[in-house]
Amino acid sequence: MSEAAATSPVLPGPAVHLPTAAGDFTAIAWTDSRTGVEHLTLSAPGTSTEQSGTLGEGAPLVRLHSECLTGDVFGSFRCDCGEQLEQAMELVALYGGTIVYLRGQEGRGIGLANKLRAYALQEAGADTVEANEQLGLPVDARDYQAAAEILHQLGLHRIRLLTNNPAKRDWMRRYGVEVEAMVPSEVPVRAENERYLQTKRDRMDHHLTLLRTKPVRQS
Ligand SMILES: Nc1nc2c(ncn2[C@@H]2O[C@H](COP(=O)(O)OP(=O)(O)OP(=O)(O)O)[C@@H](O)[C@H]2O)c(=O)[nH]1
Ligand SMILES: [Zn+2]
Repeated sequence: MSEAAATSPVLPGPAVHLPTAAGDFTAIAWTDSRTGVEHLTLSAPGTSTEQSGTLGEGAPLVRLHSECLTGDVFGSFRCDCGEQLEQAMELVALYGGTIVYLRGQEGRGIGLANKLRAYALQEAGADTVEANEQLGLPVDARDYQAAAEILHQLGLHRIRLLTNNPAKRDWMRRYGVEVEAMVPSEVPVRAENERYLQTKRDRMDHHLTLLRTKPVRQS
């Protein structure tokens, strides 16, 4: 057992095989003994044989995916989460890396019921930031300590982070995970999530180009 594992409050279960539509992964559930929250990692070695000049080059790809029941499970187009997760699974299956699925981060940490309360306020005209403020809740209540502890236990001390959100990079650095690069996690904008994505770009500093078609990746 590594030093990080011996002292970490986030405890791993057994590694199991998880075959999916995107490819084959190794899955581990991690229990945060401080909160009882159970996170999940999906890791893959990558199947790509490309040598250089592609996403196959550099530190392992990592996606820190915040739970979004409506987007991830039910395919809601109000946000980009479901399609981002799908894209991350495909990239990790191809180029190798790990997805950390962060439970307890639903609605940027305010929970499912509050996220739907925020949606109701958005239907009355608020944007995603104003809606949380009107509810008296933080705009972003997420913390990434458990995520960083999981990465350290997996030996992922230096990573390429699949995200558009520079705050995630900053959190990783704060918790001692070196971020070699931010790799865009952008999916095409839809009429249903255009305002949401614009607000993330304009008010939350997300790196988004609001592209309308799939990005062309070197392969
Ligand atoms: N409070 C709130 N949360 C939302 C809303 N739409 C999506 N979410 C949640 O936001 C979280 C994802 O955060 P985002 O801001 O979309 O993106 P991010 O994770 O910070 O950045 P990326 O790594 O680029 O995806 C998920 O937990 C969603 O459930 C909303 O309108 N209000
Ligand atoms: Zn979502």
